[in-house]
Amino acid sequence: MAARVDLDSGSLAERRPSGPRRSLARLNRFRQEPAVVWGRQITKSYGKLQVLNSLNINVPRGCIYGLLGPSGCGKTTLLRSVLGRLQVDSGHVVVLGDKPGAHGHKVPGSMVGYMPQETALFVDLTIAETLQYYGRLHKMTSQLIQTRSDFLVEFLSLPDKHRLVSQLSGGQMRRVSFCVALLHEPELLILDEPTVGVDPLLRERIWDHLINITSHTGNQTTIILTTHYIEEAKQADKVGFMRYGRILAEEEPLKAIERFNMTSLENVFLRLCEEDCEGTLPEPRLPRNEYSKTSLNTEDEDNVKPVIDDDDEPLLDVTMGGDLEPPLPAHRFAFPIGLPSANNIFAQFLLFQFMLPLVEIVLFCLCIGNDPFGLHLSIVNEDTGPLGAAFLSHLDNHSIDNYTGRGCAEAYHSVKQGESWGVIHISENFSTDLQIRFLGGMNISDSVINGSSVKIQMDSTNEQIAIVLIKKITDGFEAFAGETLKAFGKNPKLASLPILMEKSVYGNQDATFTEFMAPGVMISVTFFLATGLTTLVFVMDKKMGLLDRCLASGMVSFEIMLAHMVTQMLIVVVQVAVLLSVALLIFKVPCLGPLIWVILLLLIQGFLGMALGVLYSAICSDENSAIQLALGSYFPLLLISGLDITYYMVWRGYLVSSGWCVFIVILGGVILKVRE
Ligand SMILES: Nc1ncnc2c1ncn2[C@@H]1O[C@H](COP(=O)(O)OP(=O)(O)OP(=O)(O)O)[C@@H](O)[C@H]1O
Repeated sequence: MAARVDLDSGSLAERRPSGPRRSLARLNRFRQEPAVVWGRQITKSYGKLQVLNSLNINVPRGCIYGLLGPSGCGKTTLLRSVLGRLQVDSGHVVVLGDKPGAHGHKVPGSMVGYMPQETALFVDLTIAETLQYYGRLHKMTSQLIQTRSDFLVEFLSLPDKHRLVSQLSGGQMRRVSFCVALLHEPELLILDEPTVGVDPLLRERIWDHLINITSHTGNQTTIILTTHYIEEAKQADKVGFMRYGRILAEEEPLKAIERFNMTSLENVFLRLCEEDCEGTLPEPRLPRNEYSKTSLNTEDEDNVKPVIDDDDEPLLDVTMGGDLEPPLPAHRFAFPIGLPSANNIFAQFLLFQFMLPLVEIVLFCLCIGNDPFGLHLSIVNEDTGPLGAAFLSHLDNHSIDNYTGRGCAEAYHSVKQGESWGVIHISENFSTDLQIRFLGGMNISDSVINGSSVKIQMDSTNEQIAIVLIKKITDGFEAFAGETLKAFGKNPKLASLPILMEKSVYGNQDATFTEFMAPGVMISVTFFLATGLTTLVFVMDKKMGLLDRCLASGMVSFEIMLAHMVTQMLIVVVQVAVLLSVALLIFKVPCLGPLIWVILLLLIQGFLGMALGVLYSAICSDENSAIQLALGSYFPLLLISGLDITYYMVWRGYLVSSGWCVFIVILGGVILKVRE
């Protein structure tokens, strides 16, 4: 009994005599227990890098299994294979009597609790919301979630559960992550470095708790954990020493220390590594209750059965495809945004998602959408008569600042210097020559034509501004010429060009720049915001381990994708409502046709952007590549958008957009599934 005490006297064991410490009976018990995790000849490579190399593992029920090994030896890869999150290249993995990740599987699902190495938390949720979200995912009742949350928050010395995760320290976040894994009291707990960043006292309590939950005889928990604090693994029931993708030895820690006559597990590990290098390390002993060796070589994994040793009791209750209970339904649906607190609604939703399109449309209408005004023109009026000044008084004061009296060379220089957009030169005989031009007979000389012409030299580097200015000047001249002709007793309409612009079939000849640009801007804002936000949300989920955790909880990638899409669709609907309200009601952008088509078009474009975001995030593993992809595809998309090679009727645009939307979502889903 109490084998630990003599090992590290004065250590944890002595200080907790009544605690659930190891006893010989407990240690022996594991030899009788069926395997919860059983793996044989597991190999796994990433490209040319072989990470798991004919690895064998055996984790009995109710055991705490410490997986020890240097960084990069493949511990996380092994845990992810056990979870069914990675497909092994060869070998067999059986978890809770089932092949992980197989159709109708138990694992991943609610029978496992997974704490990944990354924090893997939604930082904009509070601790309580986080636990509620995962509790709902595991179909726990609100009451149970509440009770378990209260216990775990107190037990792990977490701060007020209404604190945002983003406001927690790194160690506190890891403890919340630990809470999430423990919350639903799973049969199998897989903890990737649960005690990192935890102070020694709390670490001790965590170990006590782990030992406690593995000691219950009823719903007994089995735990696999990795730790960098190698000595704390003495408290495990069994440790697996891992190196270069292989388990060198699996043994009870105290026995290992005894066998090698060492003082610490670290020294045992060093000795094992030396023996491994020298090639003197015997193959790890496999338990007698081994799976059929012949079936290990078979391709048909469903035929793998435990072999029961002669007169022994059957030790493994693992039978694949046989008399297992039907697996728990893997389908559950929860929104990644959980139940946001008031803080979050303001921070994330209102401010970012909804305010952004609002700010963009307002800025566009105020700054870009208006006709340009306050543009400088250098005016050189040398006219000795009154008509030059009369013409200048007809120029739009909002658009043109007079820049008079400096001579043509200086005016030209001012345009060169970028101080004004052009020169208007009126020569000294302008009034006389214009009078002759308007009132004279048939023979008007070239010098009169020249003298009565206003000369303009523009800076045409900005075509849009040049067009606006020329239009203002010609409009001004027509108005001035009409009045002058009238004063001379002529028909003022003679001032107009002999071209009559009838009412436009579509659109409005006098449309402002805002009216022209607003539809395109609204579509772009809806489309690209949806693309950007969906891409980032999804990629960050992946990067932060949230996707992994949700998948380990039994959600399938399609459900996660659907949850994100539903959330994003709601956001798109609100964004469209905000955009249209601002543009139509505040800035009076006209909507000449039925409003429903405008709404529909914007919604489809938003959904299409969202679908593209799903596709990008399925392809990319980190936010940098996602942003590069989104930016890189901006212009190609802009150029091919609306391209319909068969027929160009407008309604087809709706169908083409909807078709793309469905296609891209399916493609994104398939890629996500393949890359899982
Ligand atoms: N997705 C991946 N693609 C390519 N290589 C990978 C991938 N994931 C892990 N690796 C590599 O596989 C090896 C084992 O990684 P793994 O994360 O399993 O190690 P580990 O033992 O858990 O390390 P640590 O203790 O530092 O967490 C490492 O060399 C790592 O670079």
